[in-house]
Amino acid sequence: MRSAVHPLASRQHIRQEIRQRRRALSQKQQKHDAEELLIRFQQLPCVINANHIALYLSNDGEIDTQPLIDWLWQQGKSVYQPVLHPFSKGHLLFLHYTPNTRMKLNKYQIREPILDIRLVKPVNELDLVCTPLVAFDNTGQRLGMGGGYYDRTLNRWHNERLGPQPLGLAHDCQQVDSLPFEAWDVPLPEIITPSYHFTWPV
Ligand SMILES: Nc1nc2c(c(=O)[nH]1)N(C=O)[C@@H](CNc1ccc(C(=O)N[C@@H](CCC(=O)O)C(=O)O)cc1)CN2
Ligand SMILES: Nc1ncnc2c1ncn2[C@@H]1O[C@H](COP(=O)(O)OP(=O)(O)OP(=O)(O)O)[C@@H](O)[C@H]1O
Repeated sequence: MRSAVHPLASRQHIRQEIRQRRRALSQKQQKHDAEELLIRFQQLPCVINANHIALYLSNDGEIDTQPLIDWLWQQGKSVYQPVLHPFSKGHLLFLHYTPNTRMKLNKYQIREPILDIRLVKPVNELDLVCTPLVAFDNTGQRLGMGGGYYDRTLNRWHNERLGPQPLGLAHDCQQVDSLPFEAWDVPLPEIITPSYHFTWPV
């Protein structure tokens, strides 16, 4: 379902509306969406060809990424989790993540690995960055939670095509017709939802 968000609605308004829509999905719908997403994910060349993959833990009604993580582990691939940088505001670190990783809640109450610099993977050594989003439009523009974390992470890929490619993950109900965007926003080349694989030329 495409959204009926007003074309001139502010970023904050769209964020609130789509977050609310995402949180309102039933457990049954969430489970169905996660199963469909996994099937699509398993077939993507950008996933099959990657060995070092960043993936976040779902929060706030986001589509469940745990089945993707479990499958990547089964495939022998390495998974990395975003961790809020301890002093560089608005930046993320990516830490190697295994079933034994010790976790804590960050300031947004999202689970993240306890910081251990031995586990940090430089972003340019990742092959793929699975990217959370609140809303996306039919050109691949993305609106996130509002911290600019992924815009900063993907900045070099966007400007110089250096570093890992992003892959957006979302429920179908997070699609809107068009999003207002700012200079720093990084549009995504590829997004998967339970029922569609979107690609845009880069
Ligand atoms: N699952 C997941 N992990 C993620 C992200 C994400 O979008 N999803 N992020 C993607 O960037 C980063 C966290 N970004 C976030 C930015 C703002 C808020 C948030 O809830 N803000 C509050 C108010 C701010 C506050 O409490 O200080 C709000 O909007 O109500 C949460 C996460 C890193 N980890
Ligand atoms: N590459 C960048 N360099 C400096 N500041 C940036 C950059 N990207 C974003 N910002 C800043 O981050 C703030 C939040 O940006 P925005 O609202 O677009 O976040 P978002 O895309 O919704 O969140 P996220 O990327 O964390 O999911 C903005 O005030 C913006 O100035």
